[in-house]
Amino acid sequence: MALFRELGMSEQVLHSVENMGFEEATPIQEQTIPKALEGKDLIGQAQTGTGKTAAFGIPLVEKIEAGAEQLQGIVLSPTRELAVQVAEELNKIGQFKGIQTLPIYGGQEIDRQIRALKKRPQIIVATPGRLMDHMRRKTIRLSEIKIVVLDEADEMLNMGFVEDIHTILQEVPENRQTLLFSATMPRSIQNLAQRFMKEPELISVKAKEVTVANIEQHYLEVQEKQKFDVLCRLLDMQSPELAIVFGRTKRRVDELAEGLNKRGYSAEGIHGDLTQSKRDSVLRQFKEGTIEILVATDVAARGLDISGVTHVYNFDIPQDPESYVHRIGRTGRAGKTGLAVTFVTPREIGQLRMIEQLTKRKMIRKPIPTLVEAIEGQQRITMEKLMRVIDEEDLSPYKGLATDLLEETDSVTLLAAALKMLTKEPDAVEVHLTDVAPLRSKGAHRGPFDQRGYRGNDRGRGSNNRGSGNDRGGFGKDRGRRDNKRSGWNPSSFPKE
Ligand SMILES: Nc1ncnc2c1ncn2[C@@H]1O[C@H](COP(=O)(O)OP(=O)(O)OP(=O)(O)O)[C@@H](O)[C@H]1O
Ligand SMILES: [Mg+2]
Repeated sequence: MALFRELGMSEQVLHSVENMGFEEATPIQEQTIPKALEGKDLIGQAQTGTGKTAAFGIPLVEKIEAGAEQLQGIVLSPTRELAVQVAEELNKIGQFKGIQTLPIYGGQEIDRQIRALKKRPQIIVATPGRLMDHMRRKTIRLSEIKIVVLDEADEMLNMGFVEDIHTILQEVPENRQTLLFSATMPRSIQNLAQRFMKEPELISVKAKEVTVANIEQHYLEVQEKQKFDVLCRLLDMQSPELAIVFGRTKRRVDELAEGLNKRGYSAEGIHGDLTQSKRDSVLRQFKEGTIEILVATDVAARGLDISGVTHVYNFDIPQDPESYVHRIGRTGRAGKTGLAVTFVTPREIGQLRMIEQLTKRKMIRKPIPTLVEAIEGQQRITMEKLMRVIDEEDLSPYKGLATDLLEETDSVTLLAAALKMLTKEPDAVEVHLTDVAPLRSKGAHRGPFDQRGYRGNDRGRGSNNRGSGNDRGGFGKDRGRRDNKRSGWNPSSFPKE
């Protein structure tokens, strides 16, 4: 991998990158930064967790004129949490050049954002809905924008967002530079992108597979009714450090989180119906490790960079193959290893094979764990904890008590009782989950579905989508107040070059 110094960066940004602990550039950074610095439009594709944020963030910051008052760069992001995360990374990259980046997203009081905008950030990272709110209020003007980035670009250009992107880009000067990045970039999206880019160069980091090699990918064939008990046994056996469990709908997420807590796991759900403050606190608790399991809908699948996520469980198999790539990419980041386990009911095997076709990687079929294996898993955890206490803790206050007890009971019985007390035994507390609708067959065209048979992204329009609505956009996508006079719009009306 190349050193950042060889990529033509300024001393200030080199200083920032060094400060961030980055020694060498990742392949996507090495291949895109020099070209982006030359001003080229780029479509960058690289596996999850391989540094795409800095790949666009470094040239973006380099292009910004420090000290200039006007807004010069925008990054568009599909979810609120991703907007916040990317803004944090851009502020780190811009810190020694004095470039300020502000996240703009729904769910945060707009007056607070208007006040923050008065401090003249040079870059904003925005979810489209709230950005369009500001555009209507004239609290954000895009007339001086020099560079636009679409992060998770294939998501930003699919049915749910593409109109908004069109509306936003109409306000941005034609002579802008445009960069698109994602771990997945279907051909249809690349074609669509051509319409609003200037001879973009596609830079796809050559990898044997679309997914990250060091993420082990397992699947279990289970009946719907077995899923919850099997999940608990896996958690007991694999004892993840931090785990993300993906469910297909908001209601599923709520029920799973509740059921896991009933069984003694520390879990919280996150999806598009929660208030922003609830989402922030759940994510914070997960990052701090206060909760060990984050139960999420698909919208939390993309981009979130949380170190320490060792396991991803697809409790419900994702609707589309691209979503699978992004979900499991929440583990195995920045070169670490990870384990992804997908539950498949017999009727969903076809969907699994479609995913394997996209990822060019066979998932390994694993047997359903037995109760004994689950108990053994928990016993192993107890032993490890016990040995750690012996190595690390001061036991003197307990030695007298131990001696007294040993006069009454033999040591094996005593220790067995202690082990039983300490071991979380698989709890058979009854947990009932509402069935989710079976996967739609591919290409089902009913109403506002795109070619993948997928309902146009849910806007998180609150609880009317609680049950069946797939929640891809509610988590962060905020429509703001859409002017509903807009006629139906199709991507082909992007300005032709
Ligand atoms: N050159 C580098 N050296 C070391 N770590 C890096 C480097 N570049 C990025 N990272 C770290 O790697 C992790 C993943 O980076 P990032 O979130 O940008 O990945 P990504 O490609 O955008 O992933 P996704 O497709 O999931 O959005 C982050 O913690 C980031 O700080
Ligand atoms: Mg990313």
